[in-house]
Amino acid sequence: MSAEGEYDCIVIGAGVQGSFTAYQLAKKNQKTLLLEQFLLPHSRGSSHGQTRIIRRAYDQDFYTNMMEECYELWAQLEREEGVKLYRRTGLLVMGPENSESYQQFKVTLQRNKTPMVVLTHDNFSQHIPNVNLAPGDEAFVDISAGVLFADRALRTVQGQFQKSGGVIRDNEAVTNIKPGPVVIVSTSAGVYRAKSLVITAGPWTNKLLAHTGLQLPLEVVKINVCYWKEKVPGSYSVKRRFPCFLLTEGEEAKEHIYGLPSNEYPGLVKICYHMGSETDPDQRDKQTDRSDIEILRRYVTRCLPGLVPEPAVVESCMYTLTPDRHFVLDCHPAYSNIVIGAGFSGHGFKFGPVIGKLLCELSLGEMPSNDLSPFRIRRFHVKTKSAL
Ligand SMILES: Cc1cc2nc3c(=O)[nH]c(=O)nc-3n(C[C@H](O)[C@H](O)[C@H](O)COP(=O)(O)OP(=O)(O)OC[C@H]3O[C@@H](n4cnc5c(N)ncnc54)[C@H](O)[C@@H]3O)c2cc1C
Ligand SMILES: O=C(O)[C@@H]1CCCC=N1
Repeated sequence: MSAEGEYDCIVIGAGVQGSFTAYQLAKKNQKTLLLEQFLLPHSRGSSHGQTRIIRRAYDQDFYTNMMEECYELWAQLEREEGVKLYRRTGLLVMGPENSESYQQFKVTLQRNKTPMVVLTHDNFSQHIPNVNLAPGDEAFVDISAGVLFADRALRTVQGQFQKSGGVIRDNEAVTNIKPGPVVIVSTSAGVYRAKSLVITAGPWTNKLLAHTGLQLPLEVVKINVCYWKEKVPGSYSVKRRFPCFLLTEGEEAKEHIYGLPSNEYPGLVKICYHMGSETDPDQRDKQTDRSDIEILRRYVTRCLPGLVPEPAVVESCMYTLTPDRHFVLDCHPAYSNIVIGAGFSGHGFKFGPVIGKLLCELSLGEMPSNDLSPFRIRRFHVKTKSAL
């Protein structure tokens, strides 16, 4: 017998953004269904893995400002569940002193009076051993930054959603969406109806939006998630207070290089390049480009002399990029009861609690409690065609 049901809201995609949105909706007593194509937990989207960076250091005020509430909401979730989701490590930000991008990070933090310590070439190695600061580079530390325990966070928020009365149906792919005052969602197992729909499908967003006559300018890229072995075990570890780090750009790299202290895999430091090669999310294992690993190998050799310059473990993940790297948080241009959260461009995890709150507000037709102008669809000038 096929599954059927009527809901106030259906959320498609149980990654970090869909899970937080569903949780917020259920807390507001909305009868909510969260649909996920894979059996949970899974590692085929963008939200898996043990760790993510949380930071206030950004080159735009609106992200730094949003982080105030994010830190509070992460702490609230920790208290509600009695679980540890965040560990403070600080974030070391490095970049050429004459680079606009690096200076933007620094002045944004200064302007927002965010706790930070500026390091000089003279005191750098005393504070940060085992890292070579390139000649001409500057550095500062965003003190409140740290590591989020990503898989644990996802489990926690999905559990809270269920405790609040929400329903998760995993291993159930959405196959069709029929827009209207009551949205009809068909899946591999049944048909559901709801007053509103939230699409948080990560790299699959455009595949789902095709059913609604809309395509967004999203590019999906595969990221090689590399772990590098410490020559002396523990020398870059969270226990020795080694920080997360971000190089805005460098000799080898046009995009950021970022890393997290060794923690989840003892003796291994996670370091990634903030760009990858285009992929179809259903074919990501066929994308075998390793040019990002080459860039990282050269960087590790030059700047992290305590690591073996060959990745010991390579996992994979995907980014869904917008042209300006800002998120999409908006209602569908043709159907106001379809809400879209997409294009998190490789930096959305830390914002999960606030994004969930904002997408919930949009789906209830409430005034969003943050300024959404940087995240609106109209900035792309997309065309829609009727899906009816
Ligand atoms: C290597 C890497 C490192 C990162 N580091 C950081 C970091 O340090 N800090 C940070 O803040 N962010 C970071 N990010 C970014 C962050 O992880 C993502 O922005 C975030 O996970 C995106 O979540 P999402 O819910 O939009 O997408 P996803 O996690 O991909 O969730 C979408 C879900 O929708 C489901 N779905 C899709 N289609 C269907 C369908 N038809 N039917 C049912 N379900 C469907 C998918 O299976 C998936 O589970 C990183 C990302 C990567 C890849
Ligand atoms: O969002 C983050 O903090 C990480 C590190 C910088 C680049 C993207 N993701």
